[in-house]
Amino acid sequence: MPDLETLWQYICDEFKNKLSTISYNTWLKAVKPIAFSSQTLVIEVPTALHKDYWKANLSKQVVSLIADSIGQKITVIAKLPDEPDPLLNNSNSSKNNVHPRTKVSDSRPTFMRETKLNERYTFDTFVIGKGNQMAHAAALVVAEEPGALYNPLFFFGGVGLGKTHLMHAIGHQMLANKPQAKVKYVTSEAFANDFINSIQTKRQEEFRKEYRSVDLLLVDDIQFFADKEGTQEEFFHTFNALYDDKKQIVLSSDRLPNEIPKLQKRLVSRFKWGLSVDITPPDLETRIAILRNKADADDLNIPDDTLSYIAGQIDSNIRELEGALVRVQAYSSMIHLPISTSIAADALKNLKLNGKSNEITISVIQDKVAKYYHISVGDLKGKKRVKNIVIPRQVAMYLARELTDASLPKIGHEFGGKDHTTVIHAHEKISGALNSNSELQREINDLKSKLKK
Ligand SMILES: Nc1ncnc2c1ncn2[C@@H]1O[C@H](COP(=O)(O)OP(=O)(O)OP(=O)(O)O)[C@@H](O)[C@H]1O
Repeated sequence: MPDLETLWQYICDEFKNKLSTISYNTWLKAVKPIAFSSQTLVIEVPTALHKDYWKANLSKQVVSLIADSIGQKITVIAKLPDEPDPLLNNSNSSKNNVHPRTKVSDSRPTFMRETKLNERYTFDTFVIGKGNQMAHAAALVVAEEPGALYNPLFFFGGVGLGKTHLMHAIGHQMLANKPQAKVKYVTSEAFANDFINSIQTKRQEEFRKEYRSVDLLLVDDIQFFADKEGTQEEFFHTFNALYDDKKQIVLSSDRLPNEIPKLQKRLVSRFKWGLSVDITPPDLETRIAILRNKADADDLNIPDDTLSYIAGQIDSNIRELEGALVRVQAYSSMIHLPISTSIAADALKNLKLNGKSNEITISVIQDKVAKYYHISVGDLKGKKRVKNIVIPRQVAMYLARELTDASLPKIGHEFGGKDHTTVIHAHEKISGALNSNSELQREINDLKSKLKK
């Protein structure tokens, strides 16, 4: 009887030959083998969609693989991370985490047809994190098996979180698998314009032929169908024709179909036939990974702590996150200094000040920080080098840089005439420590919220 590790390695080796790299990375690498007893293999999968996919497809294949090789019929159970291990009380089970989750990294974008797919938006450049893992897996399923499992696939979620990127990635992947496939990507507005033009130019037949002969139709931002009665009517027929033909349809919106105002009920119900999957904002780790990828792609040399700093500033929109990196890069080349946390802080200062209270001044910060750490403002401005004063002083300088638009010399001046390099040092010290020191994170957050009240 093989042990868990040997068994899993064997399964992985077999699937490596059977699946494309990207599918292998998504369905096998993202899985942790948990336990193996005489009859049961338990694996942990990251999302409900992985669980479904294993149940519907991969479990059977593993069962027959094992039956062929060791002549034993086993059951495969896929569980989610928060579900209990069904074999937990079974003393025969062996536990091991063989494969850590890794991101998909090896799909090849294909050449561009007249489909207007953005070359940069591939599975290869898409960073997988908690908020988009299920959407990514669903995207891969429809790219590999269009029209079969999730039709339509409906992505919803906030602005700039990767819906368009995933739609293009599906198109690229489908063309990589099947270069003759007809892939069409449009925004809902482009669909509406094409439709209206076709009426004006009396070329409706052509319009219908164009839209109803595709293998994959990707329609972005369908919330803009609201209010467009005629377009909705036409789209309804396009949808039906493609669906009946088992062609894949992928839609995106900033909200669920039933929350889109003035969307016809029959469209809402059709959009719910397949799978709706949301994308939520990325956590800090994912944001750092996205920035790291982008910096590497652009050949930028940026220290890790600077990337974490930038990722810490923008937490809900990846387009803005990328914009922040561009801004930092532009600023550093403008002043001819290499990118550092301090340069990033300067470059992003105005950005961060947007929407923040103007009443936060250096003296208000000093007052709050002194009270918070039970020391005097005089100590903050003074020269004492004891730890219980040095750290609050650095925290206060850090907050002064973060929350006010005062220049470095001005901050130095307000802290008892210190040099601007002392302020830079304090800022770098605190932003570096914030990455690993959760106590300090809590204190800074507390202070920030007190200051913004
Ligand atoms: N997981 C990710 N990995 C790498 N880049 C990402 C990821 N998610 C989003 N991006 C990038 O962020 C930018 C915005 O993404 P995208 O345009 O796909 O967002 P969206 O959800 O379609 O937004 P909107 O609602 O405004 O249409 C793009 O440049 C995209 O490449």
